[in-house]
Amino acid sequence: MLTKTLEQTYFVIDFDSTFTKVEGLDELAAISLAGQKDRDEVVAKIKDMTDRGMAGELSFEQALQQRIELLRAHRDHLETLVEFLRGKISDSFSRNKQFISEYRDQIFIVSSGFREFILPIVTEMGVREDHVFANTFRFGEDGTITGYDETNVLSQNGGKVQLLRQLSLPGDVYVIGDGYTDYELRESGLANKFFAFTENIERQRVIEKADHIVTSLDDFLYINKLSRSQSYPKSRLKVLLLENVHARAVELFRREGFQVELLKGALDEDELIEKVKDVAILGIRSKTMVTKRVLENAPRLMVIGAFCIGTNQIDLATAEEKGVAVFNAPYSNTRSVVEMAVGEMILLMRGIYQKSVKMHEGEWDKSAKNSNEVRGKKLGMIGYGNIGIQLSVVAEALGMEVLFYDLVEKLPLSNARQCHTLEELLQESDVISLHVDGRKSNANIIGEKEFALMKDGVVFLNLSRGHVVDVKALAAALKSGKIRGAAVDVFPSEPKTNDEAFESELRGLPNVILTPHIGGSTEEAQASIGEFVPNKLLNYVNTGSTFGSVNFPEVTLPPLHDAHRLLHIHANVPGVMSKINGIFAKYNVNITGQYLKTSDKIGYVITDIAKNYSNEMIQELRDIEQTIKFRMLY
Ligand SMILES: NC(=O)C1=CN([C@@H]2O[C@H](COP(=O)(O)OP(=O)(O)OC[C@H]3O[C@@H](n4cnc5c(N)ncnc54)[C@H](O)[C@@H]3O)[C@@H](O)[C@H]2O)C=CC1
Ligand SMILES: O=C(O)C(=O)COP(=O)(O)O
Repeated sequence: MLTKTLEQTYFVIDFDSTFTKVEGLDELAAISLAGQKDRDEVVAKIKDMTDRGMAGELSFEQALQQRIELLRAHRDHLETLVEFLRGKISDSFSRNKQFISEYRDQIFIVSSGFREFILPIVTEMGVREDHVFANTFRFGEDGTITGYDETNVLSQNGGKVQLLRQLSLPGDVYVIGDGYTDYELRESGLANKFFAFTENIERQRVIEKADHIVTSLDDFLYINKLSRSQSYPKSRLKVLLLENVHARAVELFRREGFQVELLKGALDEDELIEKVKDVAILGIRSKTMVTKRVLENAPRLMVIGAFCIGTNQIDLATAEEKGVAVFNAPYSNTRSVVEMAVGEMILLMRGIYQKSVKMHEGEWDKSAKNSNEVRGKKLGMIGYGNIGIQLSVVAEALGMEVLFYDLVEKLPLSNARQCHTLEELLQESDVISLHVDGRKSNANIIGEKEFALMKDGVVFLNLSRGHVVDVKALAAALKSGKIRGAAVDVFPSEPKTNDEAFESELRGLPNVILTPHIGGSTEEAQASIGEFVPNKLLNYVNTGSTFGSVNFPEVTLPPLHDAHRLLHIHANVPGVMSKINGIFAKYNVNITGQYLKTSDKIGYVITDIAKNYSNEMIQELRDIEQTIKFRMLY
C-alpha cells in the first residue's frame, strides 16, 4: 500500500476557512443581521476585521471584541449557523473523512472561532470532542450573545501558541491552517511544520511563511504519504480551458477540486506549448490547433475535451500514441447549426439579406425578381451525418426535396435520396449545403470545377469547415452571378479572438451572409456542451472509462469497490500483457477485475487489485518498456 502512518505526529487543524469554506463569525453576522437595514454594511465591516485579523494586520483580541459587539446575535442564530456550516465543510475534508477517523487520536482542532458552532461540525466528521479547542460565547438572560469567555487563552493575542504550549503534545506537530495565527505556532517552535491551506482562501502573508502550501487536504495527505481518497490530489492537477467555454464547465472542474484556468480566446502553437507544459486536462473549441508539437510538449496531459463537434483541430493519432484520450460533444450543437442553415437558405432565396443592407443605405427595392420560396426546391447536402440528417428532416417539413451525397452508404430518412456521385448532387440542387467533417482530405472539395457544375443561381451554404471550400473560386462564382447568394460561417483562417480583424475575399460581396463561426454558438448548445464534455472527461479521470472517446479504445468500467484501480496505457506490441500479469503474479497480487481493449497503436489495460500491494510492484509496472502512461485510482 502506498500509505504510511505518522505515529508520533499530531495534526493541529484550524476551523474557519480551513475545515469549513467560510468564516463562522462572518456567517453568524449575516444570519443575525438578516432583515436589518445596515446588514450589508455591518457584515462587510466584520468581514474586513476578520480578514485583517487573519492576515496578521490587526490585533486578534481587538478584532474579536469589536466583531462580537457588531454581531447582535442570539443563541437561536447559532442553530441556523450550524445547519449552514454543515453544507460548507471544505470539499477535501468531506472527501477524507476516513483520514479523520483513522487519526482521531492525533487530530486537534485549535480555533479562535467558537466552540458552539465548531463542535457539532467537527465531531460529526469524526473529531474527538476533547480534542476541540475554541472560544465560548457569553449569553445574556434573553439568550443574546453579549461577549465571550475572556479567561480562555484562545481569546487573547497569541492564544493558539499558549494553548499548544499547555497541550504539550509528545511528538511532532503539523499545523494546517489559512491564518497568520496558525503560522505563529510554527514560529514559536511548538510546531514542526506549517502547511498553509489554500483551498478556500490564499493569504499572501501566510503563504510566504509556510513550510508547504497545500491546496487541499488531499494535497496534505499526498505530501505526507498518508491514506487518502484520491491517489493523486486533483488540486495538484491543472485544467486549462480555452475559447471561452461555458461557465458550467469551470464550475464542474472546480467542484472536483482541480485548479482551473479559463481563457477567452484560442492560443497559437507557441503560446499553447508554453501553457500546456503542466496541464492535465485541456479544453478547447474549434479554433485551437493541438498539433504534434503541442502534444510533445505536454508531458502531464491526460485528456483533451473538444467543446464542440469537430476534432480535426487535434492531431488525434499523436494524442493516442502519447496516451492522451480525446472526447467531444457530438450532438450538443447539431440543432443550432441546422436552425441557422434553414434560416439562411430562406433569407438567401428571397434576397432578404441584400435588400436589408440596401434599406439601411436608404434604397427601397420592392420587387419579386429572383425571390423564391424554398418549398418544392431541391436541397443538396454534402455530408449526411448528424447535422445533415437533422437538416434533411426540417427541410422536408418546409416542403423541400432532399438529396445528399456522403462518402459512405447511409440510410436515407423519409424521402431523402442518396446521390451516387458528387457531380449528380451539384447538377441537380437549388440549394447546396456543406456538412462534411474537417478531415484533411476534405480540403477544397468544392472549387472552380464544382461551382461550374452547379445550376445557375444556386444558393450555397458552408457551415462545416473553412478549408473545405476554395474561397477564391467561391468569390469568383458569386461575382459572376453563378451563385445568387451564399452563407459562410467558417473560414480557412479565422481570428483567434474577437479582438483580431477578419480578412477574406468574401468581404464586401453582395448577398453573402458572413458570420463569425457561430453555427454552434447558442446559449442552449453551449450550456449543453459545458455539461456534457466535462462529465465525459471527469468520467475518464475518475473511473478510466473511455466511452465516447474519439481516439481511444472504448472501455466502460464498473465503479471501484474496495480495490485500487491501475490504468496502464502501453504501445500495442506482443508480450506487454504477459509482462503486466507476470508482475502481478510475482507479487502475488489479488486481482478483482481486469479489462483490456486495444487499437492498432495502443493497449489500454485496467486492473482492479486488492489494496495490500507494494510500491515496488507499482514501480515495476511503470518501468515496463512499452508503458506510455500509468495512473492509479483509489
Ligand atoms: N459552424 C459551426 O459552428 C459548426 C460546424 N460543425 C461542422 O460540421 C461538421 C459535421 O457535423 P456532424 O454532422 O455532426 O458530423 P458527422 O461526423 O456526423 O457527419 C459528417 C458526415 O460527412 C461525411 N463526409 C465526410 N467527408 C465527406 C466528403 N468529402 N464527401 C461527402 N461526405 C463526406 C461523413 O461520412 C459523415 O457522414 C463537423 O465535423 C464540424 O466540422 C459542427 C458544429 C458547429
Ligand atoms: O462544433 C463544431 O465543430 C464547431 O465548429 C463549433 O465550433 P465552436 O465551438 O463554435 O468553436
